[in-house]
Amino acid sequence: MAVDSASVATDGEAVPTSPTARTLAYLAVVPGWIAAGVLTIAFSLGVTVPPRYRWIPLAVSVLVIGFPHGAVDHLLVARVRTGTGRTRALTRVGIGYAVLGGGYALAWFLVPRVAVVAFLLLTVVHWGTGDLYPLIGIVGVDHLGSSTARIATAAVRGAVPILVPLVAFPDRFLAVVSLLLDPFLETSPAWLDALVGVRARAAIAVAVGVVILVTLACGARSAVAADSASRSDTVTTDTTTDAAPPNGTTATGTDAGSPRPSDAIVRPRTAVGGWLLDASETLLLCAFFLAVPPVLAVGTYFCLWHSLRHVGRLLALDERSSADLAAGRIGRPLWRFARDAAPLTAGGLLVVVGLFLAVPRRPGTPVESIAVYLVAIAVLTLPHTAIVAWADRQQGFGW
Ligand SMILES: CC1=C(/C=C/C(C)=C/C=C/C(C)=C/C=O)C(C)(C)CCC1
Ligand SMILES: [Fe+2]
Repeated sequence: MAVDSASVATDGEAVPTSPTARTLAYLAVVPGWIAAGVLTIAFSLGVTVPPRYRWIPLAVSVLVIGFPHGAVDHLLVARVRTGTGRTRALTRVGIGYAVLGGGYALAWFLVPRVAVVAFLLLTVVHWGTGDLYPLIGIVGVDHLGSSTARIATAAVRGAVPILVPLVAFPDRFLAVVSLLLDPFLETSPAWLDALVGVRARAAIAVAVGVVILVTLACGARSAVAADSASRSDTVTTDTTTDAAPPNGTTATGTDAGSPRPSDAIVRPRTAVGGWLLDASETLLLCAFFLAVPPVLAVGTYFCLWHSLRHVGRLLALDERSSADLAAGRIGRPLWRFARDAAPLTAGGLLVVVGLFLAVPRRPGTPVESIAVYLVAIAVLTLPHTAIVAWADRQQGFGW
């Protein structure tokens, strides 16, 4: 597989080798497909889950995969920039968390309405860009070479988990946003009702639909162009087509004229195959968030889609784990992750407890407590997003 220098971490490859990618796909990508697929089918067939049980995935995420996936940001930094020692990385990451997280925490107390909207936007950005690495690095798609394609795909992947629930389940969306504001405000703001009104929802539905269609159509065009360039066995220098990587920074790519081996479910043989995988995931996510009640859907997505994919990325960057993965072993890498994430997961829990004690209106029920936990996630997600964005740029998965 060709990986040019701009896409390679300081030491080692940004894109995992084929055997590693195959195990990574089973570990980090397939569970999300299964969870989303099974829940979509179950709820489409009329299965119901009592409202309070829908919070289970979010509650579980405190200790399993979800919350811990951000607790290893210092290792991400140290592994992406191999010259940086763990202690130095920890200090830098600690300062970033204190400044950005501290500032944003203050915003929740001072301007909670602004903070909650910022959280939704931040989630769109973070979850959206979070899907670029797995698509390019693990699945190995070829149609996301240009920054326009990456921005559009990130926008689609980020918008679906937040805006589809808003369109499909406005009352529940409203209830959760109010729950997030409850610890800080007496009454929820009136504009929230306007946001979930029929007109706003119709406009959002149309906008999301159009962006998805245009993004997928442009991706298809790039994929077809990449495949025909590959078939014609000539190196294309035509910068007017999206198939040509921008500034030579694509992190993936089928070398013109050298068809690469396919690896079962990953590294599709053709660019069109990669696009099909991307499009199928996008449609699966749309169906999932349309069919499954939002609290259950968002919690499941957070653990088994977003966070698991990020854990996979971290494992691929670790030499020992990557060797284990290449040999088809997943137990030891996962155990290493659990051990690495434990100390700062505990540290993050102190933030949750601190918020609990500091909010003006103390939560009284388990669900209200989970809402405070979500605010803590918001606070920690701002520095986490900044660090992951930095890693994306370093590794060549940025926009
Ligand atoms: C729970 C929930 C919502 C919001 C969840 C958010 C915004 C979660 C963000 C988590 C992050 C950013 C985790 C870190 O990666 C909605 C969509 C308002 C409505 C439905 C239920
Ligand atoms: Fe994340």
